[in-house]
Amino acid sequence: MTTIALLGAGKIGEALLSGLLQGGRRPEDLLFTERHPERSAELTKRYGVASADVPDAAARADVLFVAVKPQDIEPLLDELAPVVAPDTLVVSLCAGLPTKLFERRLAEGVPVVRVMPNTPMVVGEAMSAISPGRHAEAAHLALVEELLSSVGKVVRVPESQQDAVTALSGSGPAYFFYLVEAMIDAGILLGIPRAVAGQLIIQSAVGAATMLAETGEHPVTLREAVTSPAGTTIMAIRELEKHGVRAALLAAIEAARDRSEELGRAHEVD
Ligand SMILES: NC(=O)C1=CN([C@@H]2O[C@H](COP(=O)(O)OP(=O)(O)OC[C@H]3O[C@@H](n4cnc5c(N)ncnc54)[C@H](OP(=O)(O)O)[C@@H]3O)[C@@H](O)[C@H]2O)C=CC1
Ligand SMILES: O=C(O)[C@@H]1CCC=N1
Repeated sequence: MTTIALLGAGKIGEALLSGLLQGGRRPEDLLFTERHPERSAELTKRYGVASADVPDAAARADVLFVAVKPQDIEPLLDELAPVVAPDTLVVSLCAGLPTKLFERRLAEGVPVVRVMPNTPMVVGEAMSAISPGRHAEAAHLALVEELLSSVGKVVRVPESQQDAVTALSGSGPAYFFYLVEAMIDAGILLGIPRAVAGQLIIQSAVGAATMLAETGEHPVTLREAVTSPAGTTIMAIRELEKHGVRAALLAAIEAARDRSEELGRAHEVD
């Protein structure tokens, strides 16, 4: 059985841990590293998975998922460099960081796969995009695809698209949560109790997402079906257009892409 270690058990590391367990991985085949003892004890209690230090994790695991903030990568690479064997698969979940950074800092030939997942992993609905580094072979990519398929959907993209993917689906759930939050506030404005407004909006979001996923219809077609002539929806759409919501989304996602590129440049390798 493949042993998997999560280096960094914060939000995305825990989401992956929980998702892999829900997807059928055994607790004894998983490990995590965590620098706060209380958090470590809490995770072991919650998931039945043991913690390890970095050298121990590197020695025991076949696959190392790197889930620390991009800003924390350098000290971790210093720790990993002497202990990662060339047959260990390193999978980076870090926004912005190129596979070249890992390849340059780790032993020659270590296979590296760059992944951009997202937090819906906790409910088995992640969207993960994966890209091979220079030494990652088809079998490595297939293994990463298999592992991540147990926590959601997976697409393969060229690494040159990973900063854009990060802005779209990596950060994407936050945009939907933001929208839901604003729509619930609108319910409050209109005098609907918060709990009821939450129920109305969340189920509308679930229904709309399910229609998008299951009908295969274009979002424009689905929106047009809601938009009656001289009805209520078109009045709302006019306000959204007037306030530049579409342009705001384009600019927001472009800014996120730029930030991902900037995080990578902070560790420029060429
Ligand atoms: N959150 C998200 O939606 C997504 C995040 N990502 C990527 O995942 C990575 C993690 O993000 P996220 O989970 O949000 O961040 P968090 O800060 O929640 O988690 C990172 C964890 O790593 C720990 N850590 C840092 N350095 C080390 C180390 N050397 N050894 C062990 N643990 C360490 C941190 O500890 P401490 O608390 O002490 O700092 C923290 O617990 C990032 O690179 C991010 O770009 C990718 C897709 C989506
Ligand atoms: O905000 C971030 O940097 C991370 C990467 C994608 C989602 N969260």
